[in-house]
Amino acid sequence: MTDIKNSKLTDSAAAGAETEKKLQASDSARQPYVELRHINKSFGDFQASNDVSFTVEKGSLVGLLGPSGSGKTTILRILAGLETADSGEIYINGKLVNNIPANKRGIGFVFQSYALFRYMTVFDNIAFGLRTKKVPKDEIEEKVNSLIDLVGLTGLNKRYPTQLSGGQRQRVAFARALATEPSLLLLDEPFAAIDAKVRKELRSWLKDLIQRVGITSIFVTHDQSEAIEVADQIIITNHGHVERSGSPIEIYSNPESSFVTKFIGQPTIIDNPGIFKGFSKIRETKSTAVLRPEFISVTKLNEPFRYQITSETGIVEKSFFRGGDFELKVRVNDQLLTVNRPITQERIVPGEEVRIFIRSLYLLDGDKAVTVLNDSLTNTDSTYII
Ligand SMILES: Nc1ncnc2c1ncn2[C@@H]1O[C@H](COP(=O)(O)OP(=O)(O)OP(=O)(O)O)[C@@H](O)[C@H]1O
Repeated sequence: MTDIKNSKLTDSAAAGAETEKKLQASDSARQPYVELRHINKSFGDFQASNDVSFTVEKGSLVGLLGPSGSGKTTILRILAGLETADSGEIYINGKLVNNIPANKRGIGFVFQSYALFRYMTVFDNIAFGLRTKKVPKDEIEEKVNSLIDLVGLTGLNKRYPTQLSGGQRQRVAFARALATEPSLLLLDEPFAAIDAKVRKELRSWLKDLIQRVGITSIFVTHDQSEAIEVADQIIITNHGHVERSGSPIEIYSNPESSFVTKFIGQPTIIDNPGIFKGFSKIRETKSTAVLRPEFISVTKLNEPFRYQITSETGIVEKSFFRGGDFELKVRVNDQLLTVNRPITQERIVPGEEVRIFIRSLYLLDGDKAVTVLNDSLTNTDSTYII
């Protein structure tokens, strides 16, 4: 009897221990790989990092995005150990690294200007870190050759940096950063020195490469389309602090703060939005709103349109050909709005009177931004008083 009882107890204890183990495993899977807690950094009187806190999941690709001077590079340099924080903690893989020197943090770094050794071949550039670590020669040979293949530079082993294109040089820089198998890759404006077309190709190539290698990576950019296209998570910086963090879709479709609303997308800031048809419930004449081209439709006066009553007429002042569509600047109620007209539709030309329908806008209310729909699209009878 006792035996059976004991064995049952043992079984249930074992099951409990197993569940506990699983919970712990899932906890550690959820544990952030990188964590910054309340980081502050000043240069003289200037506070470049102001109470910066964020976490990064293992294996994710994070974009630090913000205007020039907002403190992106400072955060990256503090993480890398190239700069010391005045206060706050930096954790990598659960370990406090504040006092660990840069070369012991297991971090790979890619700079915007490639920073390749000019008098070394592609092979030697990539092998550099491994030779410093005294890795055996045949191991270096094997590893560097496989990295050269990985970054798509097969056959270019003996070329010097001056014999490569900008995109190829940056691929060498990635391979060199990956050679020592860092656990974290930091990239400072990695595409900035590369021309537009190659930059786009290199972006998707890098995203794919990082996913394949599975390395946690953080890159700095001031180019929102780069962050939106490449990152799993975007961290927006403003005046040295973190303004917002989230997935590209979350941030784009729900910017939440006034700053992010005015920063993301292609914003047109308008005053007194209550004068626009469909928005008369916005009472406060001193209010400000943000419009994006995708919130506005433009039609020729002779084209049928459903929401005539809540549409405006405006005069087209400028038209810019953008490839797939035309970007039009249309004067409505004395304000200049930006709208897009697909190339597949009948042309609208400067000087033409057009119909404009604003489907929604972001109304700025102090630090916050709220979405307001055109009356035609809502049945609610709410009044927006700010
Ligand atoms: N070593 C330094 N000494 C003094 N001021 C510095 C130093 N490094 C950075 N700063 C200042 O800190 C602020 C933030 O700089 P940081 O390079 O982090 O911004 P950023 O967002 O990366 O800008 P950018 O996009 O222009 O590179 C800037 O005003 C800069 O002048």
